[in-house]
Amino acid sequence: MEETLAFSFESIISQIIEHGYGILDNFLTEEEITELNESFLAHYQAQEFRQAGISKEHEVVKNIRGDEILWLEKEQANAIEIKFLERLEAFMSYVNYTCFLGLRSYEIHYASYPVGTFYKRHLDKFRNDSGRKLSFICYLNQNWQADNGGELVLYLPDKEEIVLPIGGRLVVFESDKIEHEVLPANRERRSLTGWLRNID
Ligand SMILES: O=C(O)CCC(=O)C(=O)O
Ligand SMILES: [Fe+2]
Repeated sequence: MEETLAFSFESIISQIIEHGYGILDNFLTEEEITELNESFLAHYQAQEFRQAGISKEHEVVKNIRGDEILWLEKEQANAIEIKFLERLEAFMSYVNYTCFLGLRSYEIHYASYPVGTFYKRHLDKFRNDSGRKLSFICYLNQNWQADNGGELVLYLPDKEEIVLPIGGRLVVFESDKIEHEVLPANRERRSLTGWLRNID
């Protein structure tokens, strides 16, 4: 692994250990963000996205969650998607090497929040599935401005952490501990979102 990448992994992992969440900017380069946006658009135009649901049964409730998603499978992925997944796998190995979470698999989807949509305060845990250990979100938004809205709010014990969905930024937090929310944006908001799991 590239040395600078290993170094940034160490920094975000120590944030996660200390605070339950961590933020790493430039997880993707500008060029990678551009390529992933091209892939995103191709999938979107091929009408592969679906309205997201809120339970394992995928119940659609737009006053809770308004994003559209597309699950990403490595078997069907293109070159830039594979590059992204492999970087994520490297991160997962690094977490396993430094923490003892026993991560074994991941699930990941593209997400698009159309203008005005949001995701109300929630915990990323299904009642009948405790496999999700770490949630991660990598944003694909180029030139995101503070007045575009769409902040991720992390509800921590002592404060609320407000995170702008800036392209290339990776946010990771403990899935069963940190409640969070996506505020409405006045611009379409894109990401790759997923979970590192300790069961397959
Ligand atoms: O996009 C984000 O910032 C958070 C998304 C989220 O909370 C989720 O998909 O469960
Ligand atoms: Fe979430």
